[in-house]
Amino acid sequence: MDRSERSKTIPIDERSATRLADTGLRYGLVDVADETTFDAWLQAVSRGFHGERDDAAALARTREALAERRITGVWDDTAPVPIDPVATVASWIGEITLSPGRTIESWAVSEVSVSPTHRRRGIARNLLEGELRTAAAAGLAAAMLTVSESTIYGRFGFGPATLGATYQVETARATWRGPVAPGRIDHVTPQDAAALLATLHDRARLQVPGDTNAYPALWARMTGAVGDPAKTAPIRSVRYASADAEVTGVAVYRLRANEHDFTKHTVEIEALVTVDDEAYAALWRYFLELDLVESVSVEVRAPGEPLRWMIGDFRAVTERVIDHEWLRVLDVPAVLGGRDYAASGRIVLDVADSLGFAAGTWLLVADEAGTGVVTRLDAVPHATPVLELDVAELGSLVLGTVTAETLVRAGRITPRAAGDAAVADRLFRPARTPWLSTWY
Ligand SMILES: CC(=O)SCCNC(=O)CCNC(=O)[C@H](O)C(C)(C)COP(=O)(O)OP(=O)(O)OC[C@H]1O[C@@H](n2cnc3c(N)ncnc32)[C@H](O)[C@@H]1OP(=O)(O)O
Repeated sequence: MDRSERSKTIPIDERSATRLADTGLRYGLVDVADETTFDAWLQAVSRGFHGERDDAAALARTREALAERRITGVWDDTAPVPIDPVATVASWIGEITLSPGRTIESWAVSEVSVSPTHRRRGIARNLLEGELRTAAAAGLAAAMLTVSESTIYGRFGFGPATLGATYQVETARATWRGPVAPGRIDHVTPQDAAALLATLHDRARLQVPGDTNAYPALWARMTGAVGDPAKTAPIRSVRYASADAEVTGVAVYRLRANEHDFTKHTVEIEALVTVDDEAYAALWRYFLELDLVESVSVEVRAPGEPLRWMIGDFRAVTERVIDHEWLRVLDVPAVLGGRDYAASGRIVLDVADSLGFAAGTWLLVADEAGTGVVTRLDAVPHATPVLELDVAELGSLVLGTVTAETLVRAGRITPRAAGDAAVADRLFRPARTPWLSTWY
């Protein structure tokens, strides 16, 4: 059974179904083959996120894009249009990289919406707790999501695990000082760009803690290979090939004209996927040297990328950082045992989890090779560094996005002795800056 079938065959969480039924609501799965019900669900998602009402072509595309997911809804059978769900969730078994070359399966959650007519009466809580129980029962070690607001998911044990940077570059000030790549850049069709994004992203994501597998429809949409031609027309795609003709990078961008000044177009990079530093430098240089362009921007990049160090004027780049991917640890030994460590050592993590999944006292022992093994202890031992923390903070520490020292100083975690956070930080230092390269 493939991952999609595995996730779609999991029944609805009984505890949440009972609680919602007690308030007159029906919690169930959507059969994606039933187009009428699925379309009503898709329109409910669109309405929930203040989007447009989709036409038949857009619905058909989204049905195809989401058909691999487990689609869940809540219905109020007393509403005037009972087929429209009052709440939605989509979830699936995804894969997240914990260390370069090491991934685990994780429960991805998306499209969480509750109708404005039914908000703040506990529907989302039932849905989220139901998703976590579902994931744990299916043997998944973690759950993950990208969020509309950073205030919602901490209460369910999620912590921000990767940060996302937006870069804006004033091209006139950004004289190229980086490496000069020996290969070539060429325009490609939207279809070829979509195919390249799929294959190169599937390589690149394995190098970066926090990145996940993407769904193929994402790339087709991003490149304009599918979609409304009026909206996708200004999208262009280029690829980079090394001197020995290996394609190692692809970029998709959108041009916006300045109606008052033709020399001041702006470029928004929709995707920039590279499997090595040479392709990264080549494609950035391409963007910064475009004629008739005043600024280039890109969202959802890793904080502190080399870009700023590759141009003449440090201040040509503005970087804004927000939380991006949120991680919820369900199985502590599987998650912490699934990454590599930067040093050998031992630390005890005394984890509180109001939903129970990750609660316990856990001893992490990392050996010289960077392999970590976690065992449950009955009590906090003497003479071992200890951090007391909530599962949400564990979600933030796991990939190394934030240091334990920072969280101690923020009053978010408690070391037993001075120096215990430093022990954790020596172990958890990531091989690469954690980064999730897409939204899902
Ligand atoms: C992974 C994703 O899909 S992210 C997208 C999330 N969805 C959206 O932003 C769409 C617009 N918003 C919504 O649809 C809804 O307001 C939701 C889904 C955010 C919340 O749904 P509700 O059913 O109203 O939430 P519910 O009543 O279950 O509240 C659960 C808890 O979250 C809190 N909460 C709910 N919404 C928010 C919010 N926007 N910000 C902060 N806290 C919130 C509630 O106060 C409550 O707290 P408590 O139980 O700790 O006291």
